Amino acid sequence: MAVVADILIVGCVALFLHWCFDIYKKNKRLAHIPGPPPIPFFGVKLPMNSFAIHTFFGNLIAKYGKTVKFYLGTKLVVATCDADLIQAILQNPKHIRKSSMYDLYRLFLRDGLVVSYGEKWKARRTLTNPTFHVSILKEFYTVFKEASDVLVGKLQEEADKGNVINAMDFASKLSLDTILETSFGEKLNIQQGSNHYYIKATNYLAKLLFIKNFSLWKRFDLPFKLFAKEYKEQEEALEHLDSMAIEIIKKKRKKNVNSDDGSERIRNKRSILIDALIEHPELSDDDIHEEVNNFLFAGHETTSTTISFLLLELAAHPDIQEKLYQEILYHTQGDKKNLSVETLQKITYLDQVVKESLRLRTTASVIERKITEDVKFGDTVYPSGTIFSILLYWLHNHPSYYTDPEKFDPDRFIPENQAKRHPFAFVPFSAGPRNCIGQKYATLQVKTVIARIIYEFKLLPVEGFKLVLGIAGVTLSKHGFPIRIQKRN
Ligand code: HEM
Repeated sequence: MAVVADILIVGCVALFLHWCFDIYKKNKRLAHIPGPPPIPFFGVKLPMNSFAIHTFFGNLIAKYGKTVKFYLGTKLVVATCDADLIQAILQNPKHIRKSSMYDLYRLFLRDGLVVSYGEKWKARRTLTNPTFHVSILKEFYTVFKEASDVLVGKLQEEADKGNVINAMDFASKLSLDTILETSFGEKLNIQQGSNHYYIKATNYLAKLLFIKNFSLWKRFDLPFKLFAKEYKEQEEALEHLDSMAIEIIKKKRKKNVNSDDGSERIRNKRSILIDALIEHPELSDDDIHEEVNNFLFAGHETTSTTISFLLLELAAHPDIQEKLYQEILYHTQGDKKNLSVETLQKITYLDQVVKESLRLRTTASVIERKITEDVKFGDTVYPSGTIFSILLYWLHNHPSYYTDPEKFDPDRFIPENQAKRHPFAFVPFSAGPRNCIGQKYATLQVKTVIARIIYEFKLLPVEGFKLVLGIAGVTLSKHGFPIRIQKRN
């Protein structure tokens, strides 16, 4: 017994010394970067849920400044909201590798576009990029407009009943309907039904995976499978996601085989992404499956979150809402039939409002990169292997880039004000080679939906609502997105 105890004590001491030496080596070069002193084995006191994670990053920046170092175990993390450093990382084509945080997403994103790197990422990016080209957006606009009309009908029912609605319940279904129809040629009319299983599954997984990232043991497959109470739910959610992708591919293949002479594809621009994937000679069904998962995931929660936060802000700012309404009226000459891609482009205040919401309530709060070679920045050399947590939310809300950052003020985005700002002080879609492939698509969708809603309804705030933010892939609102709507006369 005594021998076992001795072995255990020696083991623990050895582990502790190894941990100390590892941290010492890493700390040596970055001694001047501030951060919380490392706690043995843990590195940092881990936030326990999506909302604590948001507070955790906020506190770090408030206490230590724009660039902070901390340790996850012995993993060195540099969290930054410094526009210069962010520019140096994002713009450099050498730093396209995502961190191990994204490994957790591999459960369903597998090795698809969002998480892959190197030659595979390049090939997939080259293949899918043209399917989001501006020339195709016009065709997509028809889908956004039809989906917005359905949404307006649904909101009308709620307005008639005088209900408080959670904007996300509506935005989420609309976004899923649009990505399914524009990229995969699938018209599922999700807006017409109750909460779809796919939406429930992605919401669940996004939260779970962020928690796993900050847990010392849940991130490892075996202990998670054996001991975590969430394992069963995770597997069920994954099955739901997979069944959607399998169905899309099956239907598409069937359509192609059934087409007139067997070779002619049923092709229209609304299924351009799935066509590009299916027609690629080197992609297997598994390859296509992973990309379907990637685009459904990346193109659904992001836009619905953006729309929901924007509706919340407009409800809270009646003066801004009224100004936007007047601009929409002016450019459409009071006839909603005149809403078109060209008209939306002319409504500059709409552009400012969308940008200001993306700044204040940044949809992707944190993105990460792992550098695979030393990075020299100023007098500092960040060692290869460092994980950069790029704090987009805190960048967009930092007083050195935005005075009175908590204020919702679309005038920050008039051209004169934009020109004065650091070029990397506003990067809600990231920037550089791994920027968002769907940026223009998402912007047009958000503008179409917002213009349609504001044309028809007045948005009102809900008394007593308190915004508490969290992070689970996208930015979360703990108490939802409650608003009231009134039909305009
Ligand atoms: C307002 C909505 C959106 C926001 C704020 C947004 C934001 C972002 C950000 C910040 C990234 C970089 C992620 C990282 O480096 O970890 C990204 C990547 C990506 N986004 Fe979006 N996104 C939006 C909508 C969309 C849509 C609608 C699609 C597809 C239809 C899409 C597809 C992608 C893909 C595939 C990537 C990975 C690109 C690559 O790594 O090469 N996104 N997005």
